[in-house]
Amino acid sequence: MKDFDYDKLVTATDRFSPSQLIGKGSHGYVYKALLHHHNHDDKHQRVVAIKAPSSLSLSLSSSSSKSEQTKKLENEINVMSSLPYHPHVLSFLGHAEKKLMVVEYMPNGSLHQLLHVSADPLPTWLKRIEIALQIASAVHFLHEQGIIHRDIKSENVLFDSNWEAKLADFGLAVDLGSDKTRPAPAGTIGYLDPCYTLPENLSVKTDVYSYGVVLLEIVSCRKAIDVSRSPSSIVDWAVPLIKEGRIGEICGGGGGGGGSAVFRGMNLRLLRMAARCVSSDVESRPCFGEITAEIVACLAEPLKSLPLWISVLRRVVKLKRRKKRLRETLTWPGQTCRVW
Ligand SMILES: Nc1ncnc2c1ncn2[C@@H]1O[C@H](COP(=O)(O)OP(=O)(O)OP(=O)(O)O)[C@@H](O)[C@H]1O
Repeated sequence: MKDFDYDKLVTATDRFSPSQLIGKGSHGYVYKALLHHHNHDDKHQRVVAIKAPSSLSLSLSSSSSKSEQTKKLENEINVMSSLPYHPHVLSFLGHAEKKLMVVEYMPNGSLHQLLHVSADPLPTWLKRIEIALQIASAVHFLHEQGIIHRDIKSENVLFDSNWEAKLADFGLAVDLGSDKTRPAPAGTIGYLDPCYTLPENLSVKTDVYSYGVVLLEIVSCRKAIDVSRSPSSIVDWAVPLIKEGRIGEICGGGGGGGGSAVFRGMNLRLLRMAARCVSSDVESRPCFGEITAEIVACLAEPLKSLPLWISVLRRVVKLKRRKKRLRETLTWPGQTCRVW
């Protein structure tokens, strides 16, 4: 981790120029910037993302009083700087005076954009399940470090240049080890665990609920809350369908091959697990160790039907050969014979 010079970062964002702005959240603005650094005789350049509290971006002063947004960013810096590297957690590069945060730049947008906004075709079904596994492994890692994210949602899953998913936005994260008092419940409507109504109710299972909503979103391509539909909540819509075994209605609409019979066994397992994640019985929700293991098992599920497909294919080839031989036996010069 690096301590950056405040003024250099402001200059790198072109003094928080709108032309450098790549995203606005509820508490921060994110800018794209090119950082130059010198290592002996070598000059390096790196494209990074710089997050600033929106109040700071507007005032351009490093000495403004601590707003709620600044506190949130400070919390994000404290949590991210304490984390070891993980391939599916956004990499923290440093900060300036705990008022500006430098992280790796993610050029391919968010999971929310990919599922609900982008005009590009959806990724294949298996790639979508791989994304679900990458997010689960990131949250599993956070929980092992004693961190609860509290804001898992598709907007907070970003893609790097290789389309690898990374979990971002640690503004609401709680470090169970160092934060002795539990903060007031917070999160995003649609993803927020309905059982998390009191500070002391916070647990790893709070993240499990939000993850369950993201999993349903990945599988169905439906938004967590969609007021144009009834029921508007993805949980209220999907859970009864899963209980009735009507999984084709959930997976079929999203494209990418999810409705295919080859994936039926896998989808059934995945959706049953998603239903457990969003269960109102907090104790029965799986933990992330179980979730990652189950997704790995689900990914192997289509291979189970491979021997069946191979034997069907062999039969078809045999039948075709037999038909050809029969045709040759029954055909003589100037005459054709139809076998079937
Ligand atoms: N490292 C990054 N690379 C590219 N874009 C990013 C990066 N970090 C954030 N963004 C973009 O900026 C937007 C706002 O970022 P972020 O979600 O971290 O802000 P926030 O204020 O914490 O949001 P929230 O309202 O969820 O609390 C994101 O939706 C994303 O599109």
